[in-house]
Amino acid sequence: MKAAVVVFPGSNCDRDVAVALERAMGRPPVMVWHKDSDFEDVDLVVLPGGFSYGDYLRVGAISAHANVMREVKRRAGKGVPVLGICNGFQVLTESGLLPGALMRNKSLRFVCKDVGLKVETGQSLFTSRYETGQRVTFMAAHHDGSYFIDDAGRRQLEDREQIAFRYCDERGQVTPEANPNGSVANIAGIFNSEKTVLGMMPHPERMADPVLGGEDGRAMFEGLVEALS
Ligand SMILES: NC(=O)CC[C@H](N)C(=O)O
Repeated sequence: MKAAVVVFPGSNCDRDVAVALERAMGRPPVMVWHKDSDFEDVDLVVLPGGFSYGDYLRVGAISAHANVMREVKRRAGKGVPVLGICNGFQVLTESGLLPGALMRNKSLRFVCKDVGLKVETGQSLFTSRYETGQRVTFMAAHHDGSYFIDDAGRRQLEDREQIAFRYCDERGQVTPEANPNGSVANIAGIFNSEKTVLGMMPHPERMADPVLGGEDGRAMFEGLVEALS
């Protein structure tokens, strides 16, 4: 399996996700600069976390117009899997590859902590190593993580099983108290309708080694390698 990690000016999780991918794939991913309008054929494109273009204007809005995104959109249209983590999720919504928007956290503060997530479906390229309903711990680190979509859009996501993860408490219950940022219906991550694009606010790559405080994120990368090799 081959993967590409897109690097924007201000990305800061590109190396972390490259390490997690290399460990799972047995080879390093290709690092692609935001100015590149083309890159080699890969089986997976990752948009990493960070503060692309300094989060000026609106998070993800400038990155959505970077050269490289034209090519990412073209490949996503052909069915190449795309994973957007945190800032990458913001770029995916700003690019129109995923519905809804990420708004300022309800607290108006940067949130940086471990969060419980309920896996809403294990039936996808990205979540095949998890059980539906399983509780996992990933890490959240964002100031614009409040996922918004209108009621009709939310219903559509639910009906088409496009919700990947919801914030939950220690017992796996999806409660308002477990929602760290005010996201609609505790939504932490969503798929496109084909489930080939996943955007999520919490960071699986920051829970991919015991030294980082947990390993729940590793299964996502290992599942992708299994599905795409
Ligand atoms: N870790 C991240 O990717 C953060 C994304 C973005 N800079 C925010 O704070 O919302």
